[in-house]
Amino acid sequence: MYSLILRERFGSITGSLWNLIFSRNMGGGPRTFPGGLNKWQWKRMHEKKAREKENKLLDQEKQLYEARIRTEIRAKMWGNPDSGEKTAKSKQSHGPMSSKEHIKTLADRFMKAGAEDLWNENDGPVKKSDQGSRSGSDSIDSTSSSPIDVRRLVSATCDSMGKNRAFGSSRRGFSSMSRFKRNESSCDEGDDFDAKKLDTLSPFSPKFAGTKDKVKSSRSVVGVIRNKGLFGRRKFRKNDSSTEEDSDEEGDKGKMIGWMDLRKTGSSASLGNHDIKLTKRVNRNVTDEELYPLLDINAVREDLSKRKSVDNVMEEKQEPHDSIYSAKRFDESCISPLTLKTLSASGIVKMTRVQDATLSECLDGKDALVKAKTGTGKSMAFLLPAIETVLKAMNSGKGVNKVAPIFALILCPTRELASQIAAEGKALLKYHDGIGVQTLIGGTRFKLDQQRLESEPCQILIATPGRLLDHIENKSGITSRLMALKLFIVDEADLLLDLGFRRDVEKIIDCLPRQRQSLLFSATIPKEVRRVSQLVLKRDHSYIDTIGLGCVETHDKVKQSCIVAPHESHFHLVPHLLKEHINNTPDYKIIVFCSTGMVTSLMYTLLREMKLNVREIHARKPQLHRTRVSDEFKESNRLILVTSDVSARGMNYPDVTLVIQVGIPSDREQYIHRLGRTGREGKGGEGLLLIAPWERYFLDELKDLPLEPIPAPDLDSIVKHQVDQSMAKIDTSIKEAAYHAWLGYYNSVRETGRDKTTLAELANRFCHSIGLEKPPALFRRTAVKMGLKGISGIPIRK
Ligand SMILES: Nc1ncnc2c1ncn2[C@@H]1O[C@H](COP(=O)(O)OP(=O)(O)OP(=O)(O)O)[C@@H](O)[C@H]1O
Repeated sequence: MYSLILRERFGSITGSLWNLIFSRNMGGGPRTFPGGLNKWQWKRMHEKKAREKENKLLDQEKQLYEARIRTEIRAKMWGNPDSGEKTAKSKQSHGPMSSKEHIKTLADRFMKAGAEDLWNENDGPVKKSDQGSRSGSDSIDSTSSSPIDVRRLVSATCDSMGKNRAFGSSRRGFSSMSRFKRNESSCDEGDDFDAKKLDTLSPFSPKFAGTKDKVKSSRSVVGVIRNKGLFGRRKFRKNDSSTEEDSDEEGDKGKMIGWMDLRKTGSSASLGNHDIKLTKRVNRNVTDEELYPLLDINAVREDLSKRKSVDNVMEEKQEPHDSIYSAKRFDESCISPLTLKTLSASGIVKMTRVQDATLSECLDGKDALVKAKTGTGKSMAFLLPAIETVLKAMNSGKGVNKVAPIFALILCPTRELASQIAAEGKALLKYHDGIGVQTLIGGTRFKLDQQRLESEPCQILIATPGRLLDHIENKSGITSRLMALKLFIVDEADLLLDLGFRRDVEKIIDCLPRQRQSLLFSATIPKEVRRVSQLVLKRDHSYIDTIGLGCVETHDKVKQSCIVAPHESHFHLVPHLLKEHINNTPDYKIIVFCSTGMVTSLMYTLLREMKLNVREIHARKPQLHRTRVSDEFKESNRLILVTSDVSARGMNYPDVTLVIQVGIPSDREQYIHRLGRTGREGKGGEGLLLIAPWERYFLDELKDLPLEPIPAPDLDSIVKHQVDQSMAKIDTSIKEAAYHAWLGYYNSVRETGRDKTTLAELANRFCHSIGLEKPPALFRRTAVKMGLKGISGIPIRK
């Protein structure tokens, strides 16, 4: 009661503070703890911390124990190092070593292929700034002709290790100064370079500066060897004959006996600020001879460059020039481990060329216009940066106060493509909890869209322009969610920036924040689109063309042919060509593109009447049907899909064996995209363009493509008869609709539309070819709009 009254009076006291004060007074202990944690979360947090501390202590204990064991082993091998005693054997075989020898050994070791893993960040052949210091060792090498007795080196080092074994247990606590001193002393037994002299040098004295490189080198030698000693498992023994051969050639090299065994222990060392890499040890599976032949540095370098060129050749062998894949793997990029997990679980390891070319640029937040061939993985190339953008935005915590922000927006031209990209996005997000992808596409109920957007997570939105604009204009709340947008992607950019879509896209852009990254992707980017791309992209955007200037935009593995045949024969030729392909390809999967939806419908009905296994997709079909057929066609083969241009772009139907285009496409770009439904992911395929003689002019637009003209096949009389019979069965209304659509399409094509009389003639021939006795009449308004009023052969409805 008391607490209730006070609560009313001091409403400004925050809930957690209130609970803290009053629950304590009431004897239950605080209900909330710093950070808004409850009692159990607080307890679990402390338990976790305690466990971590315990593990850390155990780790330290383990390291101490290992160090002790190693010291004991060394003591057994080399006598009592503390007293400076060595076994008689070691004294015989391991004499002192000169500084030059030290450096040569070191240089030899470090110049070997694969030795990069031994270099510290501050040294190694990769960094230009360090060239100087290494050239120092080179010059020493060139003057030094005396062979190196590595056993002596080992002996000296192991001896000094013994002296310094006390350091083993407390290495981590040492400053660089103490490390320096430790290494000096580790060199002090029988070394010409005379580490004793170094004892008197301070790293800050002028004398030291001159000897710094040598000291570094000396230190590194010590580091390598000591680690070998420390982590060694086998005792020294006589080496194999191949090493002895080396020793014949180089005199003292024969004394390397025993050294080879050390390699197994996996050491690490550096020429940099640290004498020993304490954290990283590398076990490499190479042979003894390969590892320590003590060649001179130039020889080693030559060998290295030879190996590199061999590697390159191998790589090129793996990825031929026409391969869509690059040699780069996803785990070499900085995409999130959870995404990597999904990719590797799906067997996706290597990037495609477009992914390799764009990923780092896109992840850097730069705007880009990207052109890459069809079926080469552009969707993944933009989905991966979209996911990274979302992760970054969510981690930065920006926009958390806003209403469920949308961080990435992807625009694409068709509903099927939007659904396909969403499915791929969802698959990539399999292990990312709390990140959602949603679509806004036509053909679904507006209210349902709205409910879904509000109830389910949606950081990545994939939309077709029309439906997104509906939501923006009807104030469904999407505009405020888009204010947090970080990344805007336009797939099939050339189509969306073309006149048909551009106004919608412009309106959408007006609702997006200016501070954003934008990416445009397509397989075709004509010059005009490059110009208008400024509508979306920043001035300093990159243009990434993975096809290359003057290179063919279609795939070499896709055979392209063209048949020019009288227009009236097309409905006979298509079934004939299909049957021919089906006979030759048992696992066929064919797409037939027609110029309009209603012509598509007529072609589908005809093929169905002929008992072919066929489906249809076009804009006049309900969305549910479109989705179902699209999914079915994705998953099956031995199926024919008759479709309009709704399937021309982006649709990824795997293993399509043949694409037939009946009549000219709207432009060259559309021809490439339609053809691109086959030969995906670097596979083979076939494309056939079937045109009428008066459509030949279009071939000029394709003259740079490997399109082979082939003669029209002789029509099979049985097929001809079947077609005639089937056509006769088709409802007149379907044929009339096809005629009107055909007329509308060719009227809109500049080349055929400007001569209306010829167009009317051609339309009449088409009309007869589909079994209509006379052309159906047009509405007056339609005829006026199309400029066909008063043209002979175009009947108008009274
Ligand atoms: N790195 C990869 N390794 C293996 N397969 C990949 C890789 N990247 C993408 N794919 C697969 O390649 C296929 C084609 O990809 P996608 O549909 O993105 O091509 P696209 O370039 O967008 O084609 P279009 O130009 O027709 O839109 C998909 O099945 C996709 O899963």
